[in-house]
Amino acid sequence: MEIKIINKSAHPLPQYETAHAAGMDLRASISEEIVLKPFQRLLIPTGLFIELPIGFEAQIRPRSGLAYKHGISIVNAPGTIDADYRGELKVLLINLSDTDFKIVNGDRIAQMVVAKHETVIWQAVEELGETQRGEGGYGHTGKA
Ligand SMILES: O=c1ccn([C@H]2C[C@H](O)[C@@H](COP(=O)(O)OP(=O)(O)OP(=O)(O)O)O2)c(=O)[nH]1
Ligand SMILES: [Mg+2]
Repeated sequence: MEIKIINKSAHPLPQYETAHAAGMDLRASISEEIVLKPFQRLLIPTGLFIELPIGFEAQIRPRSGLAYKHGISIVNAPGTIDADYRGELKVLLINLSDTDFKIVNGDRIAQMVVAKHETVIWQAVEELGETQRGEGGYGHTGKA
């Protein structure tokens, strides 16, 4: 599927790293190196602007390698890119480690998954259909 994109970064377009990958890595597009201090959060620009088809969203997700090795995550994971958004894609990183984390221009800081979504029309009712689970949740199953 083709999706319109404007690339104002100095980097190649995001790409799938393997044949059947779901995510494309996003790179930081920054003029100076950034140091993310422990528990600091920062909105990192990517230099990318996209026009998703109606009925699609993009999700900005953490990279597991950065999370495992450096405690780098995304505050609002998964970030939601709406089909009608025309601004720059940005990544809200947070450093959950106890050491500084350095980001340089071009670093792969997150991954993006494009997905279909439904648009709901509510049908307001007084009662919902009965189920075996009912209102049970939060570890409800398996309890004596
Ligand atoms: O990680 C993110 C999350 C969002 N956005 C952009 C695209 C999205 O369409 C827009 C709004 O995001 P969201 O709905 O999550 O934020 P909000 O706090 O609800 O703001 P708004 O009132 O503008 O919807 O910001 C990003 O670039 N990166
Ligand atoms: Mg919103």
